[in-house]
Amino acid sequence: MTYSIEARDLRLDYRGSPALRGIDFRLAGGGIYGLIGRNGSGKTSLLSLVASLAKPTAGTLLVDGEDPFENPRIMPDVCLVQDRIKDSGDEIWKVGSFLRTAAALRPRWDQEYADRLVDLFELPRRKRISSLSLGKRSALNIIVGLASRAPVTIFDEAYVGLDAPSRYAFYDEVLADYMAHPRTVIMSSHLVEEVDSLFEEVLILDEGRLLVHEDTDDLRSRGVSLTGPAQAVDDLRHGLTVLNEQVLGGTKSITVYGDLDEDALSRARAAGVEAGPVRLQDLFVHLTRKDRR
Ligand SMILES: Nc1ncnc2c1ncn2[C@@H]1O[C@H](COP(=O)(O)OP(=O)(O)OP(=O)(O)O)[C@@H](O)[C@H]1O
Repeated sequence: MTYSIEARDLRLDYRGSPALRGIDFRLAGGGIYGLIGRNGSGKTSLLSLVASLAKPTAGTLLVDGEDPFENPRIMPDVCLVQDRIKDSGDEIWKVGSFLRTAAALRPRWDQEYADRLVDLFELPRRKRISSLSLGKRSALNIIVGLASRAPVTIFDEAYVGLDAPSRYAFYDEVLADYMAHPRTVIMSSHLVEEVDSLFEEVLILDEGRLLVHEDTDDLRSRGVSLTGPAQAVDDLRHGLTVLNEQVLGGTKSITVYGDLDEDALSRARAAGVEAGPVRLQDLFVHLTRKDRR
């Protein structure tokens, strides 16, 4: 089951200080979406609204066509997983009881899958959460997100604390389980290098504004690095946004963002300029650089 998510001029202030400054987007649902942004850009604020942990200051937010805030139909079907169990009082629970409680709150919970994930992430069922390492606590939360099978499942930086083998196991699980049980999955992070291949669409937040919302492949194709003789590279830059520029002797390398057509690319090659792809992480870094704001 999949739910759409729609925001119209969505705003959130904390005591008069804006965290979201008028956000508009529509996620059709049934996809894995990447929400990227620098620290403090508003990712958690936006996701908290979707999960009904807060009410917008202004604007509209709709999940499956309805306002999610204190909405008894929508709330059990939105599962927000944060990086670890913070000082919420949950630390006194044993792993097994914590999962049983999560199961009771989630109408689409799959216990067999939860058990398999507990084994995969090697979590001790009888231990108290307070005695788990931070990475194991993250894994426990991730298990709740996956096994909930919630039509809207959100991982808010949830995997950043996992070690590399566990992170890769998590990415494999997200993809496999999403294929078997399509739903709306949102993964937020400022570290996208390992996960960007999972995203069908990417949203980039910057200082409370939505800078980009695009199909991931389209976004990638808009970023090109051009390296070659300085003059030849400069001849190509007209009409394109130059995100980054480096000069080494007579060689120049620029990262451009925009629609570079095939004609321009052939001219570039003829002039000895090499055109290469730009990683999503680099595009994100350049697009959100302080001096570009
Ligand atoms: N409870 C709060 N009270 C006051 N201001 C807050 C609160 N939570 C967030 N903010 C502010 O709102 C803005 C957005 O914060 P938010 O946590 O949504 O960003 P983020 O993109 O999730 O950041 P990070 O990657 O560091 O987790 C920041 O300026 C932050 O200081």
